[in-house]
Amino acid sequence: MYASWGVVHRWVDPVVASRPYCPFVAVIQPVRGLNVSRSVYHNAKVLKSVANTDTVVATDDNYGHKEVISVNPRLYDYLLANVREPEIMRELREETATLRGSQMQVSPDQAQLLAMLVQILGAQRCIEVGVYTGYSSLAVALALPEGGQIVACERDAKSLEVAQRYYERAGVSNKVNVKHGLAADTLKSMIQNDEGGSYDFAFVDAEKKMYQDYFDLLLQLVRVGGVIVIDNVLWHGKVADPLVNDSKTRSIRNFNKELMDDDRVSISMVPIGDGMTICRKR
Ligand SMILES: C[S@@+](CC[C@H](N)C(=O)[O-])C[C@H]1O[C@@H](n2cnc3c(N)ncnc32)[C@H](O)[C@@H]1O
Repeated sequence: MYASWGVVHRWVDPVVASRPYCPFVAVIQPVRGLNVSRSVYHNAKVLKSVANTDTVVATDDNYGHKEVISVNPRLYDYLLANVREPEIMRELREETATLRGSQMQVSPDQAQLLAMLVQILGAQRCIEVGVYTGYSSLAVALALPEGGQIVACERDAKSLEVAQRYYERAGVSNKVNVKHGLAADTLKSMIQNDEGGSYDFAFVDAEKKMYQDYFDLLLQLVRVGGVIVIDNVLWHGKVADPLVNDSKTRSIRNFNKELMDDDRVSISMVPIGDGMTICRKR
């Protein structure tokens, strides 16, 4: 009860950033109602005395004197040690770590959040845009009830081979409808196929410059009350750096700005992994 909602900051550590399961450092905040000891979270002064000083990044007026912390390697290890990653997902993550592009995979804590959202929603019909070797879609498929389904959109056939092998091994291939091709084309054909408003949950993790297009298409496919989660919304922290203006960063920055003003959805930007925004269709 002593922790407050905290303003959060992103902090990148080269050691952690080089880890296969942690392409980017997550950030956590103390949560109201969380059962944490007063001695640790009561105030920054105490916190500094028991934790690494680099965990506290701000406590000043700018942040309403909230306890603002970032995740350092020790804390992130602790967080990961508290993730319930199924064995089959650990194996997929470890195999993927040997492949090109493995840093694209969501982290175990992100995958667990996706699975949790699917369960909270009682989702039956899901979509993923950007499958790669299947780590996040496997998390969703494992969380789906019997009869549930995820449409998995991916343009790279080689990545899909790995994903399909793991769907088989996990016994969920009956729940995964793989769509090989450009995701926007797949989503458009689903809309033409009268599937609008029939999906509960979608996860977007593909071409960054296409985020607005994916979002607009998915908003047609998801029902009112359904959820769309967008990955990489903090884009390695670059979105907040005015000196960074490459095209991908500008795209994500613009997308975030549009989303802020989009009254078709309620939103929550969560500093987990590389940043995820959870959108609920109104
Ligand atoms: C960040 S990775 C996805 C990671 C995956 N969600 C996971 O956790 O393992 C992005 C994937 O999107 C795919 N992709 C990029 N543009 C695409 C497009 N236009 N249509 C379909 N797939 C696309 C890439 O081939 C890549 O495998």
